[in-house]
Amino acid sequence: MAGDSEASNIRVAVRCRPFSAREQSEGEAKNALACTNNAVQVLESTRMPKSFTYDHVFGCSDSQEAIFEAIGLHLLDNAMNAYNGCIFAYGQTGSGKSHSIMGDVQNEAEQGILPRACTRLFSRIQEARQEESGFEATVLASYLEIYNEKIYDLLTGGDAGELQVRNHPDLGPIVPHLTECPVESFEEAHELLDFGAKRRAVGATQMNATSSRSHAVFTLQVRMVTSRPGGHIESQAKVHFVDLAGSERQKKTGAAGERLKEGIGINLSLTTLGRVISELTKPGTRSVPAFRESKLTLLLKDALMGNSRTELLACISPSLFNLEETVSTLEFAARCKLVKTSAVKNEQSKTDVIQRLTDEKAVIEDQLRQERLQREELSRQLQALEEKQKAAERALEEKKDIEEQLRLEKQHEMEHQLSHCAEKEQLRQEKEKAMKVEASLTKRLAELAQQEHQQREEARKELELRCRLEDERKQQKDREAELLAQLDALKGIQESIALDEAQLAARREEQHRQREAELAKLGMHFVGMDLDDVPKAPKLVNLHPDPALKGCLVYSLPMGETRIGADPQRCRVALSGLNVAEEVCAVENADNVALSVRSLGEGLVRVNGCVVPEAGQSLQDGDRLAIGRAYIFRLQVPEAGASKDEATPDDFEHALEEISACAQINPEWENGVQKAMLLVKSDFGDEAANKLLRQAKRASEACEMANGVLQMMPLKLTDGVRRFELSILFNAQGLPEVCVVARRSGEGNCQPVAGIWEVEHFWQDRLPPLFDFLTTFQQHLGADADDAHGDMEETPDMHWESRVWSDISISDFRALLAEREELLRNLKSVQEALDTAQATRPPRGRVSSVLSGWRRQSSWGRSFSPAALLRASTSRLKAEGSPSPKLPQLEDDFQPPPRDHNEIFSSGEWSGGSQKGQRCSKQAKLGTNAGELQAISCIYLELPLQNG
Ligand SMILES: Nc1ncnc2c1ncn2[C@@H]1O[C@H](COP(=O)(O)OP(=O)(O)OP(=O)(O)O)[C@@H](O)[C@H]1O
Repeated sequence: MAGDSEASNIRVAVRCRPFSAREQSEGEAKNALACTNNAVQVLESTRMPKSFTYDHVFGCSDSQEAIFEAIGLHLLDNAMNAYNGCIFAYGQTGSGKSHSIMGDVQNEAEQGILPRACTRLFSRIQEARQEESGFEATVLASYLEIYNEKIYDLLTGGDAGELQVRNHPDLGPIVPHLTECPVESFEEAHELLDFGAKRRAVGATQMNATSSRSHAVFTLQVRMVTSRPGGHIESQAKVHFVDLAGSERQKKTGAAGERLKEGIGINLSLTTLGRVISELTKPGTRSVPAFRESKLTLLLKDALMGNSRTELLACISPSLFNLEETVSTLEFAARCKLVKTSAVKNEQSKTDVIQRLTDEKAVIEDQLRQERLQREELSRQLQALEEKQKAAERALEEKKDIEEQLRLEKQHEMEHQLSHCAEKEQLRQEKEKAMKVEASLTKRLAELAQQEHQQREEARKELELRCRLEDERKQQKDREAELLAQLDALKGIQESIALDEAQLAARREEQHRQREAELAKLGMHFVGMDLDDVPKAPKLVNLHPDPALKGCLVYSLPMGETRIGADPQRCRVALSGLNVAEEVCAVENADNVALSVRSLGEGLVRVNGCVVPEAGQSLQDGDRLAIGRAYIFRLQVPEAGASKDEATPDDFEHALEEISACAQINPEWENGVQKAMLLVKSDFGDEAANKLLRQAKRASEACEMANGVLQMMPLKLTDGVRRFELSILFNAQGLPEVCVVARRSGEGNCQPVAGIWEVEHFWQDRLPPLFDFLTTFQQHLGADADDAHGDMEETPDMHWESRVWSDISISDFRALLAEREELLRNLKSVQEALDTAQATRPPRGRVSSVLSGWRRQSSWGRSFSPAALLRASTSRLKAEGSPSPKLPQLEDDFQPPPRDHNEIFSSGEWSGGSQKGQRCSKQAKLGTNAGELQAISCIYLELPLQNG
């Protein structure tokens, strides 16, 4: 049985990375910290220096080996002693989390904690086997990713869909159906890490994401048997290696609250982790319900407050530039130090655990039987109610029939009386008969009326009962589903625990085959190649902004033609993502040195940033080949002789810059941008005009991407948005801002605006959710190809997603609101100044010349603020004590009658209402995210950009 629990604090280490080459070249290498072996001091000029102490502090010169020796080894010792462990790396993007956890697996000196732990684990097991007779150990590995609050298995092929976490009272959190791979050596573990990295890279590239937005958890399960006199001891331990998402987003989310409000759960896990840690540090905290609020905290529950010895590695940057994030990481780490977990030695025999699980299953099966009985009983009661209701309906119909009959009888009688040819006797008889019928009907009617009163009362009660029963049935269904899920999870663990050696070996082989098949499906294989030729063959190696995902995808190009595209039947290299057509291009390999690429007519293919010409072009070692809008590869030609330098960390940025430099603005907007540039050039000079051009290229690219997403979505899921367009707005100072505008469908100029974003805001905060949404949609499509569209609408947690398409979020509008308020305040003070001075001489000329000067200037948007001008004029007037009787038309300029923003946008006034080059002021009512309308004054003009 499990031993006694032993409370210990989370051990916290801090690692400060060296300055990056970019920081050094861009003058950001200003040190903000001083590290000793267990303290970090923040050298800050503006605030008091802060000092934090931890269990370990590593500086930028500490090696991967040193980190492993200090914290990784500890985990390993614990695991071999049957204690669960967890190490999680926390810190802002680029602070060195993946470097510390994973490092460079291929390069022994640069391997991180995880590969080192794997190597040591297998050598320890080997040693124990040799030293202790009867010692046996089995290791199982699993690898998952939490992205957008969804758990994905990284060791399985295809679209396996998301997984759930369940919490078992004894066994802790478990993830049913997560692939557990038996591993026997570091090489096998390496293969899994590599496969997982490929899956992450493919997923992240497809949805234009980076791993800094997801959490990766690699888990090693060690099952050991040790011989002791009088029997043997079975023990187990689980060790999690957690590479968390970049923590700076947590703060951003927390501050703006925008993403959370929208329900985009990218960092819900991190915010919840922060809350859970804070709760756990409060004295006397016993339960922390917040655990249940995110997948990450649910998964790491044991690591944070249960059966585990846990280490936190807080990664920080030395740069003054990142100081704010660094201090927040140091504070988080300091809080973690106060958290206690209670590790238990996991010594349970396999038979005991299996027996306990069997017992639990029996209990659940029994509960399920009860539930089913209850379900039947509830169905019976509901059916009885239905029948009762039908009877009441029948009675009501009968009553109606009788009333109708009575009415007809009366009508008939009157007709008879009126009839000229009626005979008296016959009439009397018929009347008598009719009276009898009438009497009986009236009696029945009275009965029914009496019943009706009772029935109404009963109907009310029945309705209540029905609601209650239906409620109960729903709860019962949920309970049943929960019990079934529990049963399923228990069966899964039991099966896994019960695996014997032969089964483990068979599983290992089968899983290996599946992974190979998955890689082959993606084109990462050597089929059709002589194995001796493999090292000589040119390769396409992926570039990625995330160092952890860069170089994971390697496609060999055998001699002859290699087609690249989305169709796995026709293309050797099968990619899926935006603007990747069925067949994008063909790479011709003549002799492993001379290579060329030609477009196959569909999709987008670029070499070193430029679109491949129709005739095709030759390729050189080191060239960057961009396929669609997501994939960028670097060509490696091993036989090329003097090979160019290996990829550098900034390769991806460089490739992006090339693409931007060669990018063309969509011809549709080109003329408009040219006009805007001329205007900007004359008003603000060349630099501003060039900046505008760069932004316009970015916006054009963003629009193409967003429109690519739109094309793949049914209109009913895009909140009516049909198109994203490039647009240039001028702010109150006449400065241009390149924006992306989302438009709903409409005729000609009347295409209502659904959203406006500054181009960078669109790139950073809007495109990623659009891709997330597309991924979710495609997953639904995969799950239910027949009715995916209908399905999406029905899924409740999809509702928020319609918001990603449209909101008016350009931040300058808020600034404008503030500016307008200031302006109005100034106007008021001008007015007051004028009123005060009214008693004396009215200096009409001066005031109106100031104001009309301002009007003239502001209408041309010169680079001064109207507010500043008004302030100046106010103080001058005050100083002079010069009054003016009124401010003619000035306020009118700013306050035309408020109108609905859609009307303004769709009337064409917004986009085309003013003459070329003129900047006008308008007041619009703009919908905010929450749907409320705010009146704000925009001195914005959107230039008509569309040609013609
Ligand atoms: N201690 C270190 N020594 C040398 N290089 C480092 C160190 N820490 C980080 N780096 C380098 O800095 C870059 C960013 O590091 P890394 O990818 O590990 O950051 P991260 O925190 O995992 O970022 P993300 O949250 O985006 O995944 C990498 O190129 C990495 O090699």
